[in-house]
Amino acid sequence: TRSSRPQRMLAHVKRHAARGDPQSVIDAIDYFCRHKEWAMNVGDEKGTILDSVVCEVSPGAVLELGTYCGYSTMRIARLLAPGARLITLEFNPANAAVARQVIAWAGLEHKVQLVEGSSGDLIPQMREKFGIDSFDLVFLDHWKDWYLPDTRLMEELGLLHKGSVLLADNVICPGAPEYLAYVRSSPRYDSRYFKSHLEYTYVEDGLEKSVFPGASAGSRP
Ligand SMILES: O=c1[nH]cnc2c(O)cc(-c3ccc(F)cc3)c(Cl)c12
Ligand SMILES: [Mg+2]
Repeated sequence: TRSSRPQRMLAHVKRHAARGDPQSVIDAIDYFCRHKEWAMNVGDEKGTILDSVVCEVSPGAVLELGTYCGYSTMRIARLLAPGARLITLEFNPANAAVARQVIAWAGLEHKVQLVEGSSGDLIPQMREKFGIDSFDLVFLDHWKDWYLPDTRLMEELGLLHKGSVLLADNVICPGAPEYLAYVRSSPRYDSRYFKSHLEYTYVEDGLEKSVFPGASAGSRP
């Protein structure tokens, strides 16, 4: 049967990127998506904003919701300090299979744990299965309708601490209106919009960065 777009992207990476060189893998994917076949990686423009937030937070524990082909996984992992950990959740097994090979090609597999399954099922298992107490940074990039329920779940499970940062992709395109309304109105978050463009296009999109000031915020003094 005909190869999939992620498989063609992986073949392009293996032909054009150097093993063990994450930047060359990132550049190869951006080239493929800009000049051959569009794909829904966060891309270079929003990716630069992602990089700056990762560097600012310098997280010890990161959760990525939505791996796809591993592009943003690599952007985050390449900036992590030794010993810092990134757990990335992907519910599509075919995409997960491609992402594992992309991450391995970049030589970043020792910093990344890719888990297949749905975020709603896996988030409650973070403590028992992965020994994670809380996340310093969460990158939401899976499906717009799951941003809010997954955020509520992380709050209820105590997986966010004072200062934890949520960074959400696609808050304009395709759009996550309920999530935006929540993080922008809740006294529990300090939220800011980073205007950008949908990956590899001139369509507006952006990232929403929301800092969790602590569970006590928003409750009566
Ligand atoms: O589903 C998505 N998950 C995570 N990121 C995504 C993204 O960055 C872009 C898009 C998208 C936007 C416009 C379009 F015409 C087709 C696709 C989607 Cl649909 C997702
Ligand atoms: Mg996205």
